Amino acid sequence: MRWQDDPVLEVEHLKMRFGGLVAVNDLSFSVGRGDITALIGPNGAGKTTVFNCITGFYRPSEGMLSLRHDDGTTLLLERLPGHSISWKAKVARTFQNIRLFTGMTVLENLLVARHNPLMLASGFTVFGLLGLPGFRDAERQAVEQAKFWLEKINLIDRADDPAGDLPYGAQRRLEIARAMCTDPILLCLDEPAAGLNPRESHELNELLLSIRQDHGTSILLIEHDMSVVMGISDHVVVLDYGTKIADGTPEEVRNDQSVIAAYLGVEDEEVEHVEAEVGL
Ligand SMILES: Nc1ncnc2c1ncn2[C@@H]1O[C@H](COP(=O)(O)OP(=O)(O)OP(=O)(O)O)[C@@H](O)[C@H]1O
Repeated sequence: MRWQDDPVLEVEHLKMRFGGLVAVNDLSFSVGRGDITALIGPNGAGKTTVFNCITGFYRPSEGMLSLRHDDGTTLLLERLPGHSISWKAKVARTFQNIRLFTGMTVLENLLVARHNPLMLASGFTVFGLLGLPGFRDAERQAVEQAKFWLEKINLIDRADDPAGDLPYGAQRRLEIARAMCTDPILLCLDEPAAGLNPRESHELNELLLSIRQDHGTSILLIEHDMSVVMGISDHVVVLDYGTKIADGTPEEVRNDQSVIAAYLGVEDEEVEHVEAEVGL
């Protein structure tokens, strides 16, 4: 199990309080390097709160979030300022609701992701922006990388169109491509399949599998679509009321009675339907 032998992220005793509400309580789990890990659970279980802690939007009330780079460097995410999480720790994310720059072109949306390396190459001066060869190289690389991702998500023909004109499923893919343009070691996706039709959902699975296989990027995703979760995950972590109720392979989790009862959280008469949905 890679999540035990070679974790890229270890979440230890994470707690997040909002006033009197404990949204996440003493949560520990690991994300294996190169794995696709799904974080699932009923509405309000605390999944997005966990993401917000990992990606620096919230500072946890308690707990440790250790990110291990390939070279052995370990960064404690809970101690990093939010803006360093993408740039220094190399953790990228997408959101439940699409957050593209809809008035900018599809290509520009990807170039924005290279803002930090471009500014570094400019030496943070206007003269750098205008003339430094290092900046021109960085700019060329940014465009090449953007084109690579546009080919990969089948949007190269729409490169100059406003991102807001794309169909919904294409916008979702563009968001993932934008996150990949930051060269993350950990990609966090908050409900990437939400609102997708079955064909788009299948395309998403293919894209995520190829990101893992071709780029070795570790993926942590929150997802309600069980065809995505069970179809592509190596590891599934289940939350209920802010605590972990199951953690294992998709097969282990889908046969876990506490998951069926608590996660699915359905009336008895609905169990059969939901079991069919998760392939039981
Ligand atoms: N900023 C906040 N302030 C107060 N309470 C919050 C805040 N963020 C989340 N919560 C509460 O924390 C609990 C967990 O919410 P969270 O959004 O993490 O759940 P979730 O599992 O992602 O749910 P969903 O599947 O519906 O997106 C909920 O009770 C929610 O109302």
